Amino acid sequence: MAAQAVLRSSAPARLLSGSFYIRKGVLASWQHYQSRRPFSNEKVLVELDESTVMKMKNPPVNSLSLDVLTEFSISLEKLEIDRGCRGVILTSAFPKIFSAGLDITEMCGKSAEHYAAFWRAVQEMWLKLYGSNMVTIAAINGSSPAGGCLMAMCCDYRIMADNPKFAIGLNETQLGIVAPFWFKETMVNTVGNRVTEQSLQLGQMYPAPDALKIGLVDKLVTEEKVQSTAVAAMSQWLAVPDHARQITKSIMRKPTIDNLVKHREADINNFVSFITKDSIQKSLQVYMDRLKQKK
Ligand SMILES: CCCCCCCC/C=C\C/C=C/C(=O)SCCNC(=O)CCNC(=O)[C@H](O)C(C)(C)COP(=O)(O)OP(=O)(O)OC[C@H]1O[C@@H](n2cnc3c(N)ncnc32)[C@H](O)[C@@H]1OP(=O)(O)O
Repeated sequence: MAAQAVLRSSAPARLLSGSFYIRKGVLASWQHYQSRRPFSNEKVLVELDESTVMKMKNPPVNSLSLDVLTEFSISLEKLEIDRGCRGVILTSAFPKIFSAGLDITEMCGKSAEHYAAFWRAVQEMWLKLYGSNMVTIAAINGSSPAGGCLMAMCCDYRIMADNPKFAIGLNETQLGIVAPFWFKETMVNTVGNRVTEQSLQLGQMYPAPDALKIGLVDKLVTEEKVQSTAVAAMSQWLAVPDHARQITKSIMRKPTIDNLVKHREADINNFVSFITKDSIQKSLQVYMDRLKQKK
């Protein structure tokens, strides 16, 4: 129930409305006490050390299941209303994988109701992360296809491990599926229209050095330095006055966020009717079989 309540709230309220600050003020004291402690979630760890770090921990590859997405949105919401938290670093608890993207098993052989709930959770994660008032930095310590790339692109700054074996991109067409319009818009806002058009059609995954070249990530460092570099970048971003940075972020992102909010239900219906097609189910199954056979 709690999860559903959070999933129904909408992120733009955080980034765009003044009432957020009133709410922050009223709840500040107990929230400050509550949320300065690490959260002990199952699949999304929140560590409160030098910087606040959210670590995805869903073995083996941090696929984004309904559970993970729900836990992620709840954790981010908690940090969002915590006056003591102005920025968050998003990373993976596993070396070599940031996130394998949406959990394909959530999109295979399930009911229409399940698909609708799953897609709402994907949207909610995006609304909360893309619409966050906090400084968000992705410490990409491994590969990051599709939904993993989307999460990284939602952040304000991306640091990736400098290893050509790690790749990032929106590879949906390689699975026989289509990146929805708001994935596309997030990528356009990150790397521009031409690169997005080509990347999306080809379902292109970029090895880290190429991701840097096209601006999909902002900085490459050795694997060991990804997190410390993120902490250093966070101090730089936090040196800017919050109100000015937040309003600027809102000006940049509001049209994209509004577009999904306006078409949210239609987008869920589109997803359900797309994913329930026999041909799409077959494509996903073939892709999953191939993944399993590659060993
Ligand atoms: C008209 C318009 C309508 C619009 C409709 C919109 C529809 C849009 C729908 C959806 C958008 C989709 C977004 C996505 O994110 S789809 C997911 C895309 N992800 C991938 O393609 C990644 C696939 N995985 C990999 O490439 C690799 O696993 C890896 C590089 C992440 C890690 O490699 P490695 O360390 O070698 O691990 P394995 O490959 O051996 O994998 C281990 C284990 O994990 C399983 N697995 C991997 N990825 C996923 C996944 N995304 N979901 C579920 N399970 C996954 C893999 O099968 C192995 O399982 P095991 O054999 O049982 O151990």
